[in-house]
Amino acid sequence: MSKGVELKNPNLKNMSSDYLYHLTINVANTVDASDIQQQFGDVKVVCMGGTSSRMRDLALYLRNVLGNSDTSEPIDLAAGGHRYALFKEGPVLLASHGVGSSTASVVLHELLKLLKYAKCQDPVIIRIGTCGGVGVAPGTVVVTKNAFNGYLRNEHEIPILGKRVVRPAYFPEQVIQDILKHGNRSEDGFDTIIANTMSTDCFYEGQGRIDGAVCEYDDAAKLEFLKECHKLGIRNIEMEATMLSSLTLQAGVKAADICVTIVNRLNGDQVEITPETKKAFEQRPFLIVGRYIQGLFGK
Ligand SMILES: O=P(O)(O)O[C@@H]1C[C@H](O)[C@@H](CO)O1
Ligand SMILES: O=c1cc[nH]c(=O)[nH]1
Repeated sequence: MSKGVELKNPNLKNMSSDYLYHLTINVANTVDASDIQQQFGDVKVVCMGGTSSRMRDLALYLRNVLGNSDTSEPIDLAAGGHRYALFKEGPVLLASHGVGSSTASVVLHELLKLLKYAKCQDPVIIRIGTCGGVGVAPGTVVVTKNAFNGYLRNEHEIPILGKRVVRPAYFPEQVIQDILKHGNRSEDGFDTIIANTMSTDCFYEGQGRIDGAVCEYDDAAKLEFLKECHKLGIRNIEMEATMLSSLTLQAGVKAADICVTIVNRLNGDQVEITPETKKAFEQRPFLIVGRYIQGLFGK
């Protein structure tokens, strides 16, 4: 049975209106948000990714998948906020989130509230990103199972009211399997795997790179750390998985994180693939998620 989004925030019911500031969406009447329901009530899937251009490309890609013949430029519904991009393609909402958990969590809070006010039924949120690989060939697509933080703990740690709050960080098995079954076709030419992900707050030192502006360890220490990651079943490193998994678990909304590796960190730190190859790699999660979405809507 499908269900709406019930958020764990008792304060929301005392708010007669709610301005989703970064999305520039005003929910003028939270009790009767029929305008919001009319515009967003059909949303079943929310795709998120770092950049607005990737989300625009994905919107156009999904247009085909959904059998929509529209050729107009996707409209950025959050353009007025100058922070994030928000597109809607039929029952799919697409939002950019910037780099890292702090920027991604801001837009995720607002998206979750939007799903609630719009009375969306049983939505799923999917991050479609890039990442560093740990012992896998560049171009491999990784669907995250457990998300580890930079302390190599399978949890999301966040300071709230001056206290350290620790929350679980994993993605629901059923969603992982539903996505994975659309990967590894003989024609794909790349592997799609399920693995654990390390999610850090820093691209450089936090991910054990030795090429940042500051570095107080050597290559041997870096490799030891990456091998420890590998032993924990970590095959990719990005910057949002712990936050995304923990916040969606708290909100009771299904989610997944599917990222393509653009460097094998056991071989180096620099991302050296050409922009063309990067663009081609970014299409790989599109393909898998496109098939998943096609499966959902039976087209
Ligand atoms: O979805 P993207 O490719 O933006 O995500 C990864 C993780 C960080 O946000 C960023 C670092 O370059 O790329
Ligand atoms: O190495 C990488 C590549 C992409 N994104 C990351 O966070 N790390």
